[in-house]
Amino acid sequence: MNKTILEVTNNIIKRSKKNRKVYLEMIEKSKLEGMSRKRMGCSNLAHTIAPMSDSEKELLMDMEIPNIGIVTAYNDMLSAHEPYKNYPDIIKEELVKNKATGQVAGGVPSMCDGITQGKEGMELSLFSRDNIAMGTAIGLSHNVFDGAVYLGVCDKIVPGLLMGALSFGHLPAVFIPSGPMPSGISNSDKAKKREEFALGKIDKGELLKVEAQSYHSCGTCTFFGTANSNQMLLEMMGLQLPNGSFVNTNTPLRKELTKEATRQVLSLVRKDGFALADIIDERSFVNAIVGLMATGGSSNHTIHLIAMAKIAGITLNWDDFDAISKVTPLLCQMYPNGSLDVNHFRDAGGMGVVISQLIKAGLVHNDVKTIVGVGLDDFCVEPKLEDEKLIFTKDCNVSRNTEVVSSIESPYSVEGGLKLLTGNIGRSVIKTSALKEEQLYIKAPAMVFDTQEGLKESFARGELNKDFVAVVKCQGPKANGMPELHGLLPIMGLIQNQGFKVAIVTDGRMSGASGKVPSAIHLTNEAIEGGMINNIRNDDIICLDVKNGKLTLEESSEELIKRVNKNKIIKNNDLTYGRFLFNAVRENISNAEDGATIFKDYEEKE
Ligand SMILES: O=C(O)C(=O)C[C@H](O)[C@H](O)COP(=O)(O)O
Repeated sequence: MNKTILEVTNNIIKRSKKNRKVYLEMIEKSKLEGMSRKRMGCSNLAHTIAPMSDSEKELLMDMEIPNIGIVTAYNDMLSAHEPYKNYPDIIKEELVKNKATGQVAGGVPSMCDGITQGKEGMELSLFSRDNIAMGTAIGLSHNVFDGAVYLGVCDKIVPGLLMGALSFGHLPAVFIPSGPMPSGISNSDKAKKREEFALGKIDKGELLKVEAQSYHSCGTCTFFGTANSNQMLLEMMGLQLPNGSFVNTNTPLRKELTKEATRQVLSLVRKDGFALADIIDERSFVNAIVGLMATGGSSNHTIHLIAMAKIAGITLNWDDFDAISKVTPLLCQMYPNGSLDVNHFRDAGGMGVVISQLIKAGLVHNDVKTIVGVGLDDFCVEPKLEDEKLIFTKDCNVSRNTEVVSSIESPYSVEGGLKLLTGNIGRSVIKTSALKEEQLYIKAPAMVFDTQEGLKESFARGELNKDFVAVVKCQGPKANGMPELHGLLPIMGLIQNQGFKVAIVTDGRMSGASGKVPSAIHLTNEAIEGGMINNIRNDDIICLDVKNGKLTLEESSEELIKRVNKNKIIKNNDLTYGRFLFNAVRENISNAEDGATIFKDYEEKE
């Protein structure tokens, strides 16, 4: 086992001791109380079964029959979630076939960041994660379930579902994906057309046609953004069926996997198998971070993993991510890190190859519990249909296409996909997996903007044809919910392609689809908390030195002290489109390195 990985794991265990104890005691208490249905009054039980068919009623009146809760993030405006429409029926039918029952415990909201990108709605996006966690707990709080399945794919949804599920960690839990859409126009061609649009070379009608060839049907978007990074993480944590995440939506294999996932949760319930809290521990989070680094996954997970771990009483920080990244080679090249997508990744062997390579290098804990047993070896397989029967073929260890997934011996980079930056502006994170060597160092004057629109307007005025560092401030969780600033990428990409050296520094986020322009993101403290980013002025020199993990404002300390609290703090006072309802969230949310969450630690940190 790699020494650094062990050391990071031990640090996390030590740091989390007090919180972890409180969490595990809470779970143990629920476990000891046993099946909640048995403790219910007749009226409570009658309410539970009232909407069921007669045959289901008969089954559920038998207290030994498991009842599985389904928490669904279905809606039909997210391409990744539309396929969930029929899942509850498929799951319930499979349960009844196996002498058990199922009920939709609750629906949770699911936002599409592709729809809200650059718009007001994006200011609710990050907040929706904690809301989903609470919604999940509310659904499960009816307390009539012996296990649960979770239906969600996209960015904030899986983290929120897992956070809610962890609060019911005494129950066995299985996550069920819906799978990606088939590949349409390539993601790189789409990016090129966007740049042509930004230059006025094509009109909106033409761009829309291209976009609609990229986002063309049901299923998860094909790039390796936050949604597909979620899928990867769930496999690394052993919560989803082995190597099944990227099987296309609405295919016979997908349907069989859904049925198998249903049988799996049932088997965990019946055999008194692992509950969620037995599976998830410090090692599973370390494995998840290793997976994130090895695949070059979404920067959003430097926030979400911290928030998810917090619910399990586990305290992570960006030093853990950075230390893991330094020893984890980059094994994947999916868009935005390469030109191919998750469909190509799956065809090359997908997660089976990644996990097997990581096991070989001693980079993951292989003694972890999962929904299918003990050890990640079980995940080095491939699901297939043979005579309409689901099988998992063994030995999915070597890539069938080294343009998209490689090996430990010849990685795309010796280090992982994300890095911590420190310096006199604060702590921030940068995604490095999509950057070229010459983009790893930039020293240039700052151009400061309080809004994304400010930068776009400056571009339209022709002011940005030069080397510069775009400082986009007042975009942190407390200011406006920390929107993804992905909409700046076509402009910044264009300037970069013209040969200028550019970078972004922000207290906001980027999308999982971002990465081609060096971006120091999640900067803490954020501007409205009085962070140093608020004191940067136009033409200050900023040095971004990725290799050495440094982000520095080249001004003397005396000058910086003089500036403290001199700049006015810009707060977004436009609270239309539902944003008013989230005032309390903005007031109580923690900083990015603490998970940007309203949930507090169980105990004070040691
Ligand atoms: O992965 C994330 O974090 C996302 O937010 C996904 C969004 O759908 C992208 O921002 C869309 O990006 P494009 O491919 O540029 O259209």
